[in-house]
Amino acid sequence: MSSFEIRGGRRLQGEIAPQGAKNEALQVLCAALLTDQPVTFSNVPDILDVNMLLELLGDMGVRVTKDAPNTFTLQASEVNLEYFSGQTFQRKSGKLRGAVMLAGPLLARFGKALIPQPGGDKIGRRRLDTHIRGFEKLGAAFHFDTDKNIFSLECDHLSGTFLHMDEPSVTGTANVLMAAVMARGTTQIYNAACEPYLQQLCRMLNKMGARISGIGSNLLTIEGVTQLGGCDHHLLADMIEVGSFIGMAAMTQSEITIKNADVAHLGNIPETFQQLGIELEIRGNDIYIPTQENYRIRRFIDGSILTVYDHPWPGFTPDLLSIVLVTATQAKGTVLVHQKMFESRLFFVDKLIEMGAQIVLCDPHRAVVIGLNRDINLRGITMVSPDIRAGVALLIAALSAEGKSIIQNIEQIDRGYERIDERLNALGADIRRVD
Ligand SMILES: CC(=O)N[C@H]1[C@@H](OP(=O)(O)OP(=O)(O)OC[C@H]2O[C@@H](n3ccc(=O)[nH]c3=O)[C@H](O)[C@@H]2O)O[C@H](CO)[C@@H](O)[C@@H]1O
Ligand SMILES: C=C(OP(=O)(O)O)C(=O)O
Repeated sequence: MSSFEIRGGRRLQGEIAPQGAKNEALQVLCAALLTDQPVTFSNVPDILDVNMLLELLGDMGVRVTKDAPNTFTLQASEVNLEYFSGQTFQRKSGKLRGAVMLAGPLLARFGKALIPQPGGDKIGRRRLDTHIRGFEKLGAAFHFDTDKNIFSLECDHLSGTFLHMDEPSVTGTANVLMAAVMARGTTQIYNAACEPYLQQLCRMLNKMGARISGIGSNLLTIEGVTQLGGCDHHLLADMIEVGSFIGMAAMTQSEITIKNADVAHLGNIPETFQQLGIELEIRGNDIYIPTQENYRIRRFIDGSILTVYDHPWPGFTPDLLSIVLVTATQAKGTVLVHQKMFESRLFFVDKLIEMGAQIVLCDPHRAVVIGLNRDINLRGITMVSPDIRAGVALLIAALSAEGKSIIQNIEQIDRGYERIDERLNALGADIRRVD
């Protein structure tokens, strides 16, 4: 288990470019299974989750070629279906959430798929009903092996249908969509998730020959086609990294320019950080954050305490609430952070409290942060990273804190952030990776 050793209290300065989007990468790489033609991806983040997915695809017979840094060509002309019943597949796919999205394309192209218990962040219950019920409605039969915790799916062919998803699950929508693109007839997915990750997947599938309309809305209409071909696909900037850098700049009183942030696809992320009082300027496709001695949390129009909560897109993404929370610890004012989707994502606040932050954890979903307004600095401590985003929130806290902090289990951070230590050290941070 590796750790970061951080000496805090330094102001950072300079330019940083976000990596390609992790959650988009996990979807679009799986979509390469839908064709026997080559698909080339650029701006692929070099992170543990994506590398593990590439390894899995390679293991199952997909030809994976690294053309340049962050650029890969995948060709699934031969896929070894035997591989899925082996232990290796179960072990490796259990390490990341994204592997669940291998099922949709496999079902569409080969008529069978297995879904072992997926990995990913342990942030609460993460059921797969939306995926399985969607496949079922398209005509697949499923069996759940309760001992092994594996779903097996099979179909002769898939048929278009009207599908009202029980919730707008991000990976669930991607999975069912990828199954539906080659189904017979027309499928409609209502209550579909519409994150930029999904919009990108739809655009890519259309480039491959799919016929999807309603992109960006919660009603997708998919006219089934008999086959798909190759294409080139460029991934968007990782909006969660962009938000993380905004919070980090404010917490560390740094002047930072986030280059090529794909600002047209950030939804309400910039506005949400502005509600915490953070100044930022959109300059073309970049975001400039000036040094700010202090920032004041806004109130609602009626004077009541600001609440920041998660909501399916175009609402505020749950993946940035931990960053909002840590950023608020040094603001002036009070904010209620309400994590509606996941029930175990706020427990890391114990560590922030130990560092000196003023936070009341009301229940597993809600925390009130009373900003210190820099009257008191956070102090460095030793802590363990529980999940990707809490890990980065703790890293931001450590960068702003007085003294030395140690963050253990940084594999959690490496799952989603590319060489974060090197990139932040280039801005003046002092982060050492220790094994
Ligand atoms: C690999 C990947 O892409 N992971 C993302 C994906 O995970 P993932 O696709 O697994 O998450 P889902 O969208 O399925 O839902 C996440 C959780 O939120 C709950 N839920 C969802 C929708 C809703 O309207 N109400 C509700 O309560 C679900 O019951 C579930 O417990 O989407 C999550 C929600 O944006 C993000 O945190 C993850 O980073
Ligand atoms: C929860 C996340 O990831 P995953 O779904 O891959 O666990 C995340 O990216 O914040």
